[in-house]
Amino acid sequence: METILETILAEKKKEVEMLKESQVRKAPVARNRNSLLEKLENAKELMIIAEFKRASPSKGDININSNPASQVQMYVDAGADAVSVLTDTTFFKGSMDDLQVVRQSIANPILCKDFIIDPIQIDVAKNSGADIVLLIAAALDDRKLYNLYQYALEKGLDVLMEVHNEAEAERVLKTDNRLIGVNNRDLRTFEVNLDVTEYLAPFIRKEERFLISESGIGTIEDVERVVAAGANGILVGETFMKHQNPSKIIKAMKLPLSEGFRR
Ligand SMILES: O=P(O)(O)OC[C@@H](O)[C@@H](O)c1c[nH]c2ccccc12
Repeated sequence: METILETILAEKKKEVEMLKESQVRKAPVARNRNSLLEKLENAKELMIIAEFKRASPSKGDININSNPASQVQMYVDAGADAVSVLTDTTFFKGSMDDLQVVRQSIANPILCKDFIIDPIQIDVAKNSGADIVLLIAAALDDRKLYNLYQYALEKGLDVLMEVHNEAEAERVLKTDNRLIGVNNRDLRTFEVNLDVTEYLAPFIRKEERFLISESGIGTIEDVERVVAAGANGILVGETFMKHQNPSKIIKAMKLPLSEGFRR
């Protein structure tokens, strides 16, 4: 049976063909750097990347009519360091329009959260205001991962490389990219388990990369757990989209990092 990741990637191929026909303008090279990496280098506290996520294939509608401008303004006012915007439409009900609205609302680094398989999507992300793009190891072979990584760097973007298991971690650690996301959710089965961060953190931290623990983080206890494992940052969507008063919980999640885990 086809996994959800395979279904999504088949759809992305069609989208990319359409994008190529629509002649997207090439993204201009390097404008203002708005780098999460620079922030991470000096961070004494956990980095919080707060996600704008209307819906997902695993959870259905999460907060379908949320206003992107006010939602992300609230994230930033509460102390979020960066914002992630789910731009996939078919499965997550987001859009590049959402990303553009978010860009107009805040100055913080913005991650374009999508399933990137072709450079043209990086052009679109950059033109829409992204500072960081996601590259998912499970969706790309080594050559594609490397080529897309180089392309994003040439465009002046940071890259978050996402892994879910040891084999994927080994693959991304062969590149010199410093920003590694550990997805606690298996994109093939939707199973979420914070053990994944605990298991993969030593490999990533040993190589002196920054670790962002992604998905399934709901409580302060969860945050304490991934911080103890060695996370430099967290990426949280559903919890912040659903919460009555996300400001309070965002503030509470901004834990100090112990000396040994900073870099
Ligand atoms: O809503 P959550 O469980 O806090 O998860 C956020 C984020 O990690 C998740 O949206 C995500 C992580 N990697 C992805 C790749 C594609 C789509 C979505 C994702």
